[in-house]
Amino acid sequence: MSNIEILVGSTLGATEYVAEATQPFIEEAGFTTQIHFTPNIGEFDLASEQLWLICISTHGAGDYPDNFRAFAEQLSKLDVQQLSNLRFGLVGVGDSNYDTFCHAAKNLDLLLTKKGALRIGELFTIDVVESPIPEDEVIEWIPSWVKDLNNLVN
Ligand SMILES: Cc1cc2nc3c(=O)[nH]c(=O)nc-3n(C[C@H](O)[C@H](O)[C@H](O)COP(=O)(O)O)c2cc1C
Repeated sequence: MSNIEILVGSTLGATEYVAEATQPFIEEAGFTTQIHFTPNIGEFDLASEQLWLICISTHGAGDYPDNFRAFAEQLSKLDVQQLSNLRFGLVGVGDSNYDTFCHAAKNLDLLLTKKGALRIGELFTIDVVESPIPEDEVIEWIPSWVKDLNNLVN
């Protein structure tokens, strides 16, 4: 049985609800999940297959949320191809009033890809202007991501 590591990037808490809302859908499909509210590189065995779902908001002017900054720094210091065992899904939460809409998710996508990881499905962005309850949006999207995941794993 494969385990899905759910990583959260959140300053004010909204994205924690988004991440938690995905859990039942992933587990219903036969995966186990582990949620990381303050991810740290030491928690992951990068030499083995890794399946991550990252849910991350954007703060400052296109910056990573507080709890994710140190982790992003750790990721940026990895060698090229050090994430070649990683497949990841990515959900960005942001506010379209900012020119830097969901830039943390977009920058993370580039960073992980640069280190050899491959994304499962498209980057899914949630605009809190249009969707004041962002977990409602992720509940609509997650079944299609789980389908892509199943196609990859089985
Ligand atoms: C000070 C501040 C700066 C923000 N900057 C951005 C931004 O640059 N881009 C963006 O898309 N959203 C931005 N947002 C919107 C947040 O991403 C949005 O409120 C999100 O729901 C916060 O998620 P969280 O509660 O998980 O931290 C900002 C919000 C605040 C309070």
